[in-house]
Amino acid sequence: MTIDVRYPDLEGASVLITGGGTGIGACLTEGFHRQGARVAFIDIADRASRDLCRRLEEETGREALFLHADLRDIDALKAAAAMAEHQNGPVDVLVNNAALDTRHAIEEVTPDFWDENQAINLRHQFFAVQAVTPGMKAAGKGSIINFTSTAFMINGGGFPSYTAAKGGVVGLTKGLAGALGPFGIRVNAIAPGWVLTERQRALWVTPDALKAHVDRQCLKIEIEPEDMVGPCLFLASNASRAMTAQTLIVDAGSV
Ligand SMILES: NC(=O)C1=CN([C@@H]2O[C@H](COP(=O)(O)OP(=O)(O)OC[C@H]3O[C@@H](n4cnc5c(N)ncnc54)[C@H](O)[C@@H]3O)[C@@H](O)[C@H]2O)C=CC1
Ligand SMILES: O=C1OC[C@@H](O)[C@H](O)[C@H]1O
Repeated sequence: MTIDVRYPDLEGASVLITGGGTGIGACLTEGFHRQGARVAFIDIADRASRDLCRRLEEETGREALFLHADLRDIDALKAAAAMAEHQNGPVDVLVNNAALDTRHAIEEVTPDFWDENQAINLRHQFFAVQAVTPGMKAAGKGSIINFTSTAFMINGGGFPSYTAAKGGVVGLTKGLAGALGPFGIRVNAIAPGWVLTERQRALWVTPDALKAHVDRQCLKIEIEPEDMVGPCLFLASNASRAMTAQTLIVDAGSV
């Protein structure tokens, strides 16, 4: 699927994406790269991330910057953000995309599991914002996009720590929008429905589960990771300059 849209203000913009090496994140990396943005992305999936960089360079003649860092390690996250700014200039657009949606039964959850799960699904989003806001404040502008999920809106029962974190992302988004709006920085969220990445297809997509999900959607389509790119570019660009503190639901109409 090609994203046939152009936002001229994104050309040359410094964009930092977490979890940009696979899944939805890889489509976002490619989408911003093809707008002419200077993209850096943080991931732990080394091979896939390098393959993505190589393919983009072959196809466009320009490089995207892969930074290996485990987002549960806040010092590593901050070092990666500093490297992105050193290489590409102060971050104009931050996309907090990385997450881990492993299923867990209530009785299996330990305090350590809970903390780890929050660390990869919520905590790093705040600290990535903390890392890039000095540059955004100095520039008097910036756009931050946090990935939440409709899973908590439809009472998804298979991963309570994940849904708690994703509900938290909406609260975080609104609180940050209030704090950063006076500095010209916008903060919005995207809530995808069920997006059929390779990982989803390998782990959880069965004909019955897919049919049940598509049946509840207004649009009878299978949502692809590329479907997240247009909404994310829109929130990043000046096209949405009067929007902040909002959650854009991209779920083919199921909540
Ligand atoms: N795929 C779906 O159906 C849905 C996804 N979402 C949200 O969309 C976003 C992207 O989702 P997917 O592409 O499906 O996720 P994914 O699990 O396929 O990819 C996440 C990326 O983050 C990276 N990552 C994971 N842990 C990391 C860590 N500790 N440090 C650095 N990088 C790490 C992974 O290597 C991977 O590249 C997430 O925030 C997810 O919660 C929301 C609703 C539905
Ligand atoms: O947020 C989500 O919603 C749908 C789930 O199946 C998926 O694993 C998760 O990322």
